[in-house]
Amino acid sequence: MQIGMMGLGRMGANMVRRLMRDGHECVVYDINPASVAALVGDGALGAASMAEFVGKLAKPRCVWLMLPAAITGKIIDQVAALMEPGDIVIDGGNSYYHDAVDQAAKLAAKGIHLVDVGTSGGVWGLERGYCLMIGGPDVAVQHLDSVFATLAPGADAGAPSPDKAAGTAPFGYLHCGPSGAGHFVKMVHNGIEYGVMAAYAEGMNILKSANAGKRQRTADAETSPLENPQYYQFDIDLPQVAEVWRHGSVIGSWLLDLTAGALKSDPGLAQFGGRVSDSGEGRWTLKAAIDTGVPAPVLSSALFDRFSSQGESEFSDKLLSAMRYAFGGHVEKPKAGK
Ligand SMILES: O=C(CO)[C@H](O)[C@H](O)COP(=O)(O)O
Repeated sequence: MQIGMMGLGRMGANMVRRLMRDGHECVVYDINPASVAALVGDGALGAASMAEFVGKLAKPRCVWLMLPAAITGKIIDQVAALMEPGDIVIDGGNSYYHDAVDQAAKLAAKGIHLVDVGTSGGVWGLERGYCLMIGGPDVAVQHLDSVFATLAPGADAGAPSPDKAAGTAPFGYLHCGPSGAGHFVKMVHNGIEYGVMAAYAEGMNILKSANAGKRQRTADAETSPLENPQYYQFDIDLPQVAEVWRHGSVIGSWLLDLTAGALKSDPGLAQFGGRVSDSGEGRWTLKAAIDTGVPAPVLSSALFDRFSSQGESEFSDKLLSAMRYAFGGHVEKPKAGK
């Protein structure tokens, strides 16, 4: 079928390529003309303005947006102003689900459907496919089924193909509920992502310190005494451990695959400074947990750890030292070398 894609960054452009590879017709638009030109070179129909883009779409028009959350609402308003009842806007970015609920109500008043699609797959999606978490009215979601089927990974290679009548989840896409439900599920997915990532990172860091007893013989002995140095004499090969865990262990996952790849190519992770950014979904997940009174200690710890990595605990850490000094005259020890 025909689909319009606006926002041709790493995700949007590769989604267009995957759609065209499966025979869909794609009309594309981006504020960067070079991004449009690249996909026109691959067979898409390009547009130089939003009006031209919408004008090139057959009715009912289907416009898929892959934009940063901060500008998505504004662009939905602009594109919807050019659309008609029965048309469909699809938001595939990491937008806040509250915005999807509110936008859907606004568009519904004009007869336009909003379908929110949490899209996971990152830069690997072109080849692996994208896991799609979908919210929106049945009629619009059903209309887009062939697009979702193409973008999603599909049935596992080699496994017997599941019966679609029993649901689309085994194919990698799921209609989760009305508008907002897709972004809600994707938000929690990303909250979980923080926790899983933190678990691997913390575990690997403990393994990295398994030789701390050896370091005791050096300068650190005075600054951070280790009670039983004989138990910490292991030089663990982290890339190899990550690799072996990928084969048959309980904690195998795609994130572990990526972790193993990163450690293999750069065991000291020299290209990273360790300031871990966050784009909002972890914060929103915790807001939902607080609103609904659901405990989420792992996810909150992982989020707050990111804030610390961004330097946000520096003042509170200094204040802790100030209090220790004030009540007991305790002075800070120099940082232990690793
Ligand atoms: O949707 C994604 C993966 O599924 C995002 O790319 C990822 O979650 C990045 O988020 P953050 O910047 O908060 O780490």
